[in-house]
Amino acid sequence: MKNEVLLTHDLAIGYQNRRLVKEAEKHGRKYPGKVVADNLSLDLAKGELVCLLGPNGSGKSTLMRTIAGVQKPLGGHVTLDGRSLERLSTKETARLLSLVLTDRVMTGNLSVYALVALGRYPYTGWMGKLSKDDETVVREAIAITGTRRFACRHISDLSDGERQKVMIARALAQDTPVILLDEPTAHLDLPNRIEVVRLLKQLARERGKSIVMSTHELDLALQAADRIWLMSPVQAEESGKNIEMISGMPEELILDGRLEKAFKRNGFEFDRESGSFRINQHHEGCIGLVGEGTLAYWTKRALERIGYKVVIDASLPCRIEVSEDRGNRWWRYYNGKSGEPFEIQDIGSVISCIKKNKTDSEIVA
Ligand SMILES: Nc1ncnc2c1ncn2[C@@H]1O[C@H](COP(=O)(O)OP(=O)(O)OP(=O)(O)O)[C@@H](O)[C@H]1O
Repeated sequence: MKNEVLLTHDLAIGYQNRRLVKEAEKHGRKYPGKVVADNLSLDLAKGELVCLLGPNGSGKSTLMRTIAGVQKPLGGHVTLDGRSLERLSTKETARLLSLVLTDRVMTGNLSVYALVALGRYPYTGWMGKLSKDDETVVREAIAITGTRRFACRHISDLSDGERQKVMIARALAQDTPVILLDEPTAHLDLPNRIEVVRLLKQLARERGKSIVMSTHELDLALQAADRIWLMSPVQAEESGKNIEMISGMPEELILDGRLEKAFKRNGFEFDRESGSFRINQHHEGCIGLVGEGTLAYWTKRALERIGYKVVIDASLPCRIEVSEDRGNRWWRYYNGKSGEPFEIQDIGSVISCIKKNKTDSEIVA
């Protein structure tokens, strides 16, 4: 039995339209309006970091808002710490769950400190006066998120990355067991994306926070998440619904092909070895590769980039053998015509040689 802090029971999410009640009844539909996803039975354990993935428009934000109670579910319900969300007051919900949105925050002229301090609102009186303990929590949230050096500045004077960390600090000041973040890495450069994800992982591990973050950063999600919630489009004729929710460990979803299926499109393919999508442009034919390690990996990447399908096969007449010894690198290129290989010592020349061989063959033909 896991220590679940959040559960959804047969949750249906979407956008109700009262004017469509009659039409829904006529067509035997359960809900009037747009159903984004239904039958969602999800769980989130204490100290777990879940990444919510799915293509554009699959319903990630709708799910986040519904779980946070900002948007009403079409059906089913959410329980937080064993209590039904619909029975909780706004203040009670705010003590259990915080929501971090990516949208630019309308903070007027607030300083970073004042904004983070707003996170304490579920605990303060109607005047919003902070106690000594509240101030300690605010300072701690600022320290953990590395935002102390700009704590006195105004929010409007911060970069997107800095502002994002301040919003996480505010959620920490709110001191809730569950934190939901809708695309917290959007607009950030790679070091900041990594820093935010590392911080979230640390909060889950060291402070037992249960975190759900939606993201389009497949690579980061696969590295960081304990579990993935995947909103995967399905053919309507398969089941009559558009989105299927799949939950599993990142490696499970890669190995059984479900991650690949969720994002499947013509023109690119999923590489299960690296866990990333590749542009599919195998218009130059097939080439063999023999060798291992980093050199073989980046040789493969270079060959794919110029349009070859690369197969690990030493018997192909057209192939490349790579080897590396104490910093010296060699490529042996067999062009499939002359038996003798070309000995090459840098990857740029390998690519030029392959392209020249291709052009020469076309001229002869
Ligand atoms: N107010 C609304 N009324 C009706 N439909 C809406 C409304 N807002 C969003 N939708 C629709 O709900 C579906 C899910 O949208 P949502 O924004 O939750 O997707 P998402 O996965 O977060 O997308 P993205 O990755 O692009 O941010 C989409 O088809 C969208 O067009």
